[in-house]
Amino acid sequence: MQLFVNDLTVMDFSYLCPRRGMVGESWIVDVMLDGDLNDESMIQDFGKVKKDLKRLIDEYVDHKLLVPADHAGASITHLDDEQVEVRFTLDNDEIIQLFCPAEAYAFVYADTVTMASVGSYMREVIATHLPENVANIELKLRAEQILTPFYHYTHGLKKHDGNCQRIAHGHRSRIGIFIDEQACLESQQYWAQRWEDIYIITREDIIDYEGRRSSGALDNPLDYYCCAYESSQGYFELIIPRKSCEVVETDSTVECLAQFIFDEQRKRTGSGNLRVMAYEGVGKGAMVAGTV
Ligand SMILES: Nc1nc2c(c(=O)[nH]1)N=C([C@H](O)[C@H](O)COP(=O)(O)OP(=O)(O)OP(=O)(O)O)CN2
Repeated sequence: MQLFVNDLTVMDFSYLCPRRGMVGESWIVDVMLDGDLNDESMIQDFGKVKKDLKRLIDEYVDHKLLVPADHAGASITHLDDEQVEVRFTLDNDEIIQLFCPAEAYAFVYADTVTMASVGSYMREVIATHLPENVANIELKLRAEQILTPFYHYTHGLKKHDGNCQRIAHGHRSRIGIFIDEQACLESQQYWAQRWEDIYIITREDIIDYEGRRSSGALDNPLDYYCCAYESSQGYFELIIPRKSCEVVETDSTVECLAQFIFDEQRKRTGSGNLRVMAYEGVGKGAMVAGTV
């Protein structure tokens, strides 16, 4: 007998890709449990399935940076103080380097991060936590179906008291831009292209390359941003190619990003009523509207 729960949760995370760099993602999780009936004539109470599996997914994947640990370009160093340094060489020889608390990463032992490799990583983790009557679990990961333009961004919210403070977590998000209440496809495409696989940096988090705590050196440091902050989970540092970044003057909450897009977009829009709907992952976001 099998029990299924669709839309169990959305995992918002980022991963390292040799071709695309750092990619923000939002994957919806569906699960299927294989098992015998328990004393309550259930494979497992839906309430418990949802709560327990969401907790495990939050603990092992959500708001983390997924690193394809078997990739030849990945170098991972666990330091004594629980900090982990990751240096990732892209196909074009650019580097992405991080120095963060261990809990900010998930190491997927595969050459690339895909729905299949993440699915088996999660299956292995979750299998050890299943009740005795459940023999197997299958996880289906899928992206939201979006028929209009969208982007992938990665960021960190140093002031957040939860896991959003991690410097490299992200989202796959649709962008809605309406001029006089008509969807403006050209503008939506402009933002989808501008923020395709982007890292969003808050300017005050940029530090001098010389002040970094991570150890690896770069041949051409001027082509990179180094950003860092200390928050309640510890010290986070990221070095990333400048051309993969958008620098903003504010925090990168979705409210601030909606305002940023509105302010930039008003320079591109002739007169009229402008409305920006910026999403953060699936089904949530912030809206800013006004006359330009
Ligand atoms: N008002 C806002 N609240 C939050 C923002 C924000 O920009 N504005 N941002 C975040 C984080 O960036 C986070 O990544 C959002 O992810 P989400 O999955 O929604 O957060 P939770 O883990 O708390 O929720 P789930 O139930 O696990 O989906 C947080 N809040």
